[in-house]
Amino acid sequence: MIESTLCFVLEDEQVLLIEKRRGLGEGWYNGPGGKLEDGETPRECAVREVKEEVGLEIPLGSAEKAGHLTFTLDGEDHIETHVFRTWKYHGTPQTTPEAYPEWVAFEDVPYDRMWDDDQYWLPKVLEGDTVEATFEFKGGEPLDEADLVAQDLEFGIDFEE
Ligand SMILES: COc1nc(N)nc2c1ncn2[C@H]1C[C@H](O)[C@@H](COP(=O)(O)OP(=O)(O)OP(=O)(O)O)O1
Repeated sequence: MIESTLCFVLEDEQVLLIEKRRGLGEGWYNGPGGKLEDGETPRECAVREVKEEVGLEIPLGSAEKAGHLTFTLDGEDHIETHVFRTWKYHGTPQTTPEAYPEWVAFEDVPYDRMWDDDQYWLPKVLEGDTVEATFEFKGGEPLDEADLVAQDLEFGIDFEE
């Protein structure tokens, strides 16, 4: 299964989203994130991806685990995503070849321009909750053209780290 991360940078009831410029989910809004590289921990990956995609430095210890999502495609495990959030960063968000960054008020998050699963868990993660969830997609690759057909979510998870 592919292992990946998302990292949501928060400030004053706003979240830093990206409009993805290439790859999986191109054209949609998401948090910065991507696939783990060899030898990397999920937290290290989250911090690296924020730097690569929007140019912000995140102190490693400040990235708090907020979720673990498993996505299945046509009945097979496909991708798992470790979700982090942080209130600490250095720098100013930059446009990069991968992403257009944008600060968005929590109440204005554009769920109609995001992955279908996000509406079920991201509002709670922005509020400070934690989540473990599985989302079932059907329709073959690529995943961003498949349909979300079922979900199973549990909130208030204690991620021991
Ligand atoms: C299926 O539902 C998903 N929902 C959300 N919110 N995010 C998802 C979903 N499926 C995948 N993702 C995220 C998880 C990762 O952050 C990215 C994967 O993006 P990509 O394949 O572009 O990963 P990179 O490592 O950045 O790509 P390169 O290897 O090309 O650099 O999508």
